[in-house]
Amino acid sequence: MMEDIQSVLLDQQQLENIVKELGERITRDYQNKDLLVVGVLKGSFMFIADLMRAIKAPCRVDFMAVSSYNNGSKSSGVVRIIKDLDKPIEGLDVLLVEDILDSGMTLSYLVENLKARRPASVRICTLLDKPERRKMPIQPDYTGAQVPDEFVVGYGLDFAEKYRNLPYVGILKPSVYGG
Ligand SMILES: O=P(O)(O)OC[C@H]1O[C@H](OP(=O)(O)OP(=O)(O)O)[C@H](O)[C@@H]1O
Ligand code: HPA
Ligand SMILES: [Mg+2]
Repeated sequence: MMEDIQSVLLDQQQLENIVKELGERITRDYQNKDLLVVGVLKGSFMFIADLMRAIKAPCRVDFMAVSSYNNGSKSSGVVRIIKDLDKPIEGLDVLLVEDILDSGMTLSYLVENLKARRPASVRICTLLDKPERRKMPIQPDYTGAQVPDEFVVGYGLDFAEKYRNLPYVGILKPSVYGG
């Protein structure tokens, strides 16, 4: 697997530091709130597992799974909910947790969808932000790191469902995805 990685962007120690710092900020900001951490599957699974342990405020967790329609071409902006939240979120302080904010299609849809359910607040925490590729006007409230316009994998992020188990974030060699 290592031979498909061009370079390591964030190693295990850097990821640990990022998660710790985000956890501290979230802990401070959500004192006396009713925090519901919502993970967007599948990419966020490893990040959210570590982030939850770094949040020292009372909180709950739930998950959503979504899929963008890809008719051969790129994401059309139409997002389908594959797995919805288990419970209503009215009055809760929702923190959406993503592995990466890229075009912004997925998160703009999710934020609008969740806001319609009347939560007390909705914020975004993303491990990675790739601002160069943004198509929708959306900004994360908490960002682990900004990444260049390259395809990144590992620590939950996949290419064709592979590489999610890498313990670091790396840039995938363009030859692997035919770039
Ligand atoms: O900002 P965007 O351009 O919408 O891209 C970001 C989204 O795309 C990826 O999910 P993907 O659809 O690959 O599903 P996965 O999490 O199961 O890998 C990633 O995990 C984000 O959810
Ligand atoms: O760079 C990326 N890597 C993996 N999944 C993604 N989804 C959007 N951008 C990316
Ligand atoms: Mg993916």
